[in-house]
Amino acid sequence: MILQIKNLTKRFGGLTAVNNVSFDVEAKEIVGIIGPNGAGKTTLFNLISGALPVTSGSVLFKNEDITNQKPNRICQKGIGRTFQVVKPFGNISVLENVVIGAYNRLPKTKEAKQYAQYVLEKVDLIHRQDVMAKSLTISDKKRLEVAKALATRPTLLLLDEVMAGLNPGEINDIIPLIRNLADEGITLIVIEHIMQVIMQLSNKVIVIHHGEKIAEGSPQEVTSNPKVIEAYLGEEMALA
Ligand SMILES: Nc1ncnc2c1ncn2[C@@H]1O[C@H](COP(=O)(O)OP(=O)(O)OP(=O)(O)O)[C@@H](O)[C@H]1O
Repeated sequence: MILQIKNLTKRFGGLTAVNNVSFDVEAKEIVGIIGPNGAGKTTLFNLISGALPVTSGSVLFKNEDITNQKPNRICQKGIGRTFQVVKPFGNISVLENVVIGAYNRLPKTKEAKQYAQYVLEKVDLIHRQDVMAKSLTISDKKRLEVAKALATRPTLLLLDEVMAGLNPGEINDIIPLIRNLADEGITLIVIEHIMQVIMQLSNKVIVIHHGEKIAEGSPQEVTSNPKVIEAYLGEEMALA
């Protein structure tokens, strides 16, 4: 077990954004997290990565309690994350953006740069290494976001909607990239709205609704669960 989430709760004043959520993640699995807008998915990532303090409950990473540790400590222990709204440093190059992530473990510039280039090759962005990050397409900005997180050398990577805003062709290009990461031994937790992506990638899916976990199981199990259809899939279909 690489990650254990135990009775995690986060309140913002009167709003309970994450409500008593528990689940386990096995090493090397790809766990999908789905749920309607505002369900609490990103807040869950913020609690795991230390970006927000928890109200109650705990987060265990490799059997160590990391609840409420500082984000940089948690990152150094091996949890990387991307952000839903991509925020590269626009006025520096793609490579420099990734080097910043690599400094997390490699304080020497030469080594950090080498590692950043290795990561850029992996996400198929090496040919853009010298351009300003702000001039990348949306799709390449998403790849950069993944590269920045990968440069910190995570064993567990939290991906927050890396496919949002991409067209079907771009999505098909990025899916193998994510699968490769898993094949290399990185455990992944993926928040995604696009069901086709979740169905293709995940071993296990967790469904969050109003801050609570309402279902957990294989993609087939959750998509045929009446509670999930009512809370989420029905709504998605209604929107389609
Ligand atoms: N820092 C904050 N302060 C106050 N309320 C917050 C904060 N962050 C999130 N919330 C609220 O917590 C709830 C859960 O938000 P969260 O962003 O986790 O949902 P989500 O499932 O990631 O949604 P989406 O799919 O739209 O990204 C929402 O009602 C949101 O407004």
